[in-house]
Amino acid sequence: MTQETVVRRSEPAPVAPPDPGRAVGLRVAGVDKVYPTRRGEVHALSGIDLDIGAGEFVSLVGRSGCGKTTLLRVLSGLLAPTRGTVEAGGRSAWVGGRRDDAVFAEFGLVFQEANLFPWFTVVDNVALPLKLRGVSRGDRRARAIELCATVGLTGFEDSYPRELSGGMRQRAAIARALACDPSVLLMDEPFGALDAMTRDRMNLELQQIHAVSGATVVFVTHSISEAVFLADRVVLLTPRPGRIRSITPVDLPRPRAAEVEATAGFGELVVALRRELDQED
Ligand SMILES: Nc1ncnc2c1ncn2[C@@H]1O[C@H](COP(=O)(O)OP(=O)(O)OP(=O)(O)O)[C@@H](O)[C@H]1O
Repeated sequence: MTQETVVRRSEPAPVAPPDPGRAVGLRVAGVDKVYPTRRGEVHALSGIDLDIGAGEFVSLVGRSGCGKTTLLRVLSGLLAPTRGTVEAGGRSAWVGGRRDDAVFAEFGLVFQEANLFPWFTVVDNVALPLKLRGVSRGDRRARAIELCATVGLTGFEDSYPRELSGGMRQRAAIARALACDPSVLLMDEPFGALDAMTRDRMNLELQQIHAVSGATVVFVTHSISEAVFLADRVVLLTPRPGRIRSITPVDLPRPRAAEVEATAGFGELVVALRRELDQED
């Protein structure tokens, strides 16, 4: 059995001011993605235009198959758009299907599966991106230990992934994504496989990590309430082809405690977004 390490709390602790110099904004213009398949073309994204501010937290929601993962993969440099451009901090990231690797090297990625190396300890997993960049052993261990503390894994630095719970493994994956001080953090359903209580706790912690790191975050989720809780804006995609249906600002004050979900303002946003989704039926 493993145990969660982070103290339960309903009030987020105060956070250090973010480093505004590091984050960059993203500009997506006219992005289409067409997958050629044996049964014809699948228009996964069509005419996506989206500006995301430096340090902003944007949630992507929508029905299964509406193109959330496709858009995130385009933003992370893993998938070339069929048409359109992506800029990060004013630099071209994707133009005409060509990518600038240097731009994407500054991004951190977190997926639904933690994808840790089972034969490495937590600290070695977290430090791996630093090792790949040639950071000295001592420096990368010190930084990885610091990041373990940021994500609530102090005391588990020398554990192996199999000795951690699902939530702890995701924390390690987030710490690894933060290792290179990313300007942009792209997260594809990072808490989708976790139980509801752990997920709530991870949402509180992610809010704090976002505030401390100052990174721009794009977060894919199936959960409307998770999207609203975390985001500055919620982008709702609609399928066949994947288009932006609406962009909803979330003006709830930060830091947000778990209790915000019981407020009228939160409830109204969730209901309005659910209604929009239902209209697609
Ligand atoms: N590699 C691929 N080849 C062909 N079609 C694909 C491929 N990947 C995704 N698609 C199609 O593109 C569309 C968008 O898929 P995508 O995975 O981006 O949606 P999603 O909103 O992330 O879905 P989910 O919420 O179920 O994860 C779907 O119709 C899907 O079938």
